[in-house]
Amino acid sequence: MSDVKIQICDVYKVFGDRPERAVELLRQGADKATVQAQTRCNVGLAGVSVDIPTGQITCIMGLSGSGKSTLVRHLNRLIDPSAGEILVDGRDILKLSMPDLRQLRRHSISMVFQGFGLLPHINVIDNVAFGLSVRGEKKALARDTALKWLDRVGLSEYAASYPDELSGGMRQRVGLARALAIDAEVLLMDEAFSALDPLIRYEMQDQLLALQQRLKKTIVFKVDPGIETAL
Ligand SMILES: Nc1ncnc2c1ncn2[C@@H]1O[C@H](COP(=O)(O)OP(=O)(O)OP(=O)(O)O)[C@@H](O)[C@H]1O
Repeated sequence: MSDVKIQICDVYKVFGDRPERAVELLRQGADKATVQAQTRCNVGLAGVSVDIPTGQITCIMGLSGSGKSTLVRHLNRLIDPSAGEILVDGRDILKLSMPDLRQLRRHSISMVFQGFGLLPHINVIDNVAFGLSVRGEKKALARDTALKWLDRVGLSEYAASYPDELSGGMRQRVGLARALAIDAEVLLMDEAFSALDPLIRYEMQDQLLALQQRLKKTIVFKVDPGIETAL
């Protein structure tokens, strides 16, 4: 197994109509304000290169607006770069066909969002089983797997409840169980815990650390500025 799971190579992301010109200016050393003034483009990332190690938690930290979410969202191609390469297991994900990209999202990289992303009209166990059902697994098997993960996050007795019957912290644990149920090697966590109150956030962080030690997932965790983290 390689030591590096994801390589982010000289990635630029510019939002706006003239990304090529904006990247050219950035490569010449222009700053964000100059690029904005000359091209009306908003710079998200400029020349970022990072190796994400296999089987560890990598925290992305920085000031508000420094590009943390933009970076994390490149890793499953929710956002495509204006320039640069992203390799997962040595494979350039920008060159994936649509079926291969779907495969990557359903099997290799899962994501936990701040808003939990739970479907309100289906119960907790079916929310956790959702990703497995989407990729065609049999319902009974998907539910067995979902129950196992609900148990690991301490919520098996809430399997039949609906998301609006749970607290924010419990909903977030359901979101985590859903991401883990897919058994992807990479877990992206984009402000996953920032909506939680501090005590529950610490508890979730502890739980994530314990799970990671057992499961050895590669986790990329966006840390909110101003939020203390135990990770
Ligand atoms: N869809 C978009 N359109 C235009 N500009 C964007 C878009 N998404 C992000 N940006 C810009 O890219 C820059 C980086 O934003 P990003 O959300 O990645 O920062 P962040 O570090 O995650 O911030 P925060 O900690 O406040 O959430 C900011 O200047 C932002 O305005």
